[in-house]
Amino acid sequence: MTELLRHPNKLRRVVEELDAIIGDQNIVEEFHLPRLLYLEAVVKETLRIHPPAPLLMPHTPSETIVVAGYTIPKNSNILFNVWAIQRDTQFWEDPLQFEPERFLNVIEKKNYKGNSFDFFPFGSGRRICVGISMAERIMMLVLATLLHCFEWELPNGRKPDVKEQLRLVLSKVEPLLVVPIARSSNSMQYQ
Ligand code: HEM
Repeated sequence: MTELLRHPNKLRRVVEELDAIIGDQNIVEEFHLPRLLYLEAVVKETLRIHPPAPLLMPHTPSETIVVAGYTIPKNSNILFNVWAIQRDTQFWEDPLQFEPERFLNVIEKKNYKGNSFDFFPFGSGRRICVGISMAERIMMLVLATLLHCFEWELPNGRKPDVKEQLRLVLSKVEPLLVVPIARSSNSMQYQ
């Protein structure tokens, strides 16, 4: 929401997509989600710049192993800095720029399965997040519903702020404060 409010042209594109696919007489339902490709790109771009688990979960090898010439002793604590990898200029052009369009042509390839090592917000391999399908649906459904039913304004000319605290879980320094304005002509949608 914060990134979209900072980028009104991207927000407009999401809302146009929602209006085209859902229309103003219906509520967002799960079966709509696979057709909301721009929204999917927005969610992916958000998870790229602001991965909720910036260091994934700690991993511990049960045996000493050698990976790419590096010896990793048994029982060491390994953290993957996915936050830094997903902002690395080696893999991403203008990595700090919120640009959902970068996912549009590679939406299948850049998935959540952890098979591309420049984008893996849910981890990778045997211990990959087991809640991916649920998380993906909930994020899409909540965001689509909020943006389809309401316009959002910042109170008193405030500016949306994306400053974040980098801990085990990434969180915003300032919570987002926004005012909803009903945009649907169908009052049934608000019951
Ligand atoms: C945006 C939402 C979520 C994100 C970004 C996320 C991210 C992650 C990450 C990065 C890991 C560690 C993977 C690794 O170390 O390679 C993980 C593990 C896990 N996640 Fe999630 N997760 C999310 C939502 C959920 C939900 C909704 C559930 C449950 C319904 C869930 C259940 C789990 C479980 C059980 C593990 C441990 C898996 C294991 O160790 O085998 N997660 N998640």
